[in-house]
Amino acid sequence: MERVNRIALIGTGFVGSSYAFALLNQGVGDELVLIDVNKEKSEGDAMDLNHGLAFAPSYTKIWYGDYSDCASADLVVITAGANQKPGETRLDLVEKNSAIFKSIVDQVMGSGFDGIFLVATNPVDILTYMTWKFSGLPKHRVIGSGTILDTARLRYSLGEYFNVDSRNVHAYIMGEHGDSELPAWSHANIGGRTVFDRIKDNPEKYSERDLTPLFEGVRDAAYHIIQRKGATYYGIAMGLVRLTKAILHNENSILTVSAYLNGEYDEKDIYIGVPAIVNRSGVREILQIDLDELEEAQFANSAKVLRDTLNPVLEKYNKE
Ligand SMILES: NC(=O)C1=CN([C@@H]2O[C@H](COP(=O)(O)OP(=O)(O)OC[C@H]3O[C@@H](n4cnc5c(N)ncnc54)[C@H](O)[C@@H]3O)[C@@H](O)[C@H]2O)C=CC1
Ligand SMILES: CC(=O)C(=O)O
Repeated sequence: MERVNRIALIGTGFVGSSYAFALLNQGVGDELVLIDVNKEKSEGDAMDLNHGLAFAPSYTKIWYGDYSDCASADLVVITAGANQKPGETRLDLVEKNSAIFKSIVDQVMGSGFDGIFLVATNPVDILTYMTWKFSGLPKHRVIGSGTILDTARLRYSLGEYFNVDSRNVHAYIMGEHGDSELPAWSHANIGGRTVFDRIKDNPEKYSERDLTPLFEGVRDAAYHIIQRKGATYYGIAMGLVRLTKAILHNENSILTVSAYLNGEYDEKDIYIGVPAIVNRSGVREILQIDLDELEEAQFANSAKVLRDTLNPVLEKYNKE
């Protein structure tokens, strides 16, 4: 008999319910259990999603449940917690959401869960680290969505600029999923030609000067969307489905996730956005690409920002 893949989703707000909808539409996962402190919301979502089953590419068993349902889950995806209000940074959410995570991760682990955690709640790099700490699971089985969304935004923006399908644009945003992130321009390419070559090919049309505002648009995208509609959710929901497929289907896909560094990029004991090979075991391998001098300095700065945010949180929970 084929193995049944169970996904437990904790937090069915904007991001969580969009993820559930995207899973159903793409036919990913055999079982999906929805858990939220607001039971009515997750119950309503389960009803609503089940009414779409007749139109889905494949059958998924969907119900609203509780933490005992995590016991046999392959993947627990956490999208619970506060989101940014206009003007707030992701790092501003750290205290509130760490407390929420302590309670959630303790309850998941209390069920006997022994699978993979995928974290999207912000600040995602810090909360992925805390999920690893609170759970005691091996580091490769705790993954953050990291810069998967920022990387998708960069690929979209470069695709628009060069008038090329964004799926043929290969470029990474690395570092914090937040204000200190960086574009790894030295590795950005379109069909094998670097972005700098593409610019040289057509200097009347393109200029290196355009790359800075293009990156700033990517970095600040969440602020612009939140200003307009209060939250962002479709992009990350699809990114989480991409990650879910990479994990459950053992795809060995290269995606920019928040992974635990243990000496890679000269950083230790931190979760941060890097390209990594993701499969059924979680993070199989962190890819160490050669960054240029500026990128190295930007990455080190981003790691410092994260460490400075993480230290007081760790101190607080180490005391408890
Ligand atoms: N990593 C990324 O790229 C992105 C991350 N996010 C983050 O995702 C998180 C969720 O955002 P939204 O869905 O917009 O927020 P939301 O407010 O719509 O949903 C949050 C949900 O969490 C639930 N919740 C709160 N405390 C809980 C607890 N103790 N146990 C179980 N459920 C609990 C709430 O009832 C609510 O349904 C935020 O931190 C946001 O910043 C959002 C977009 C992109
Ligand atoms: C909210 C958030 O983290 C984003 O859209 O990037």
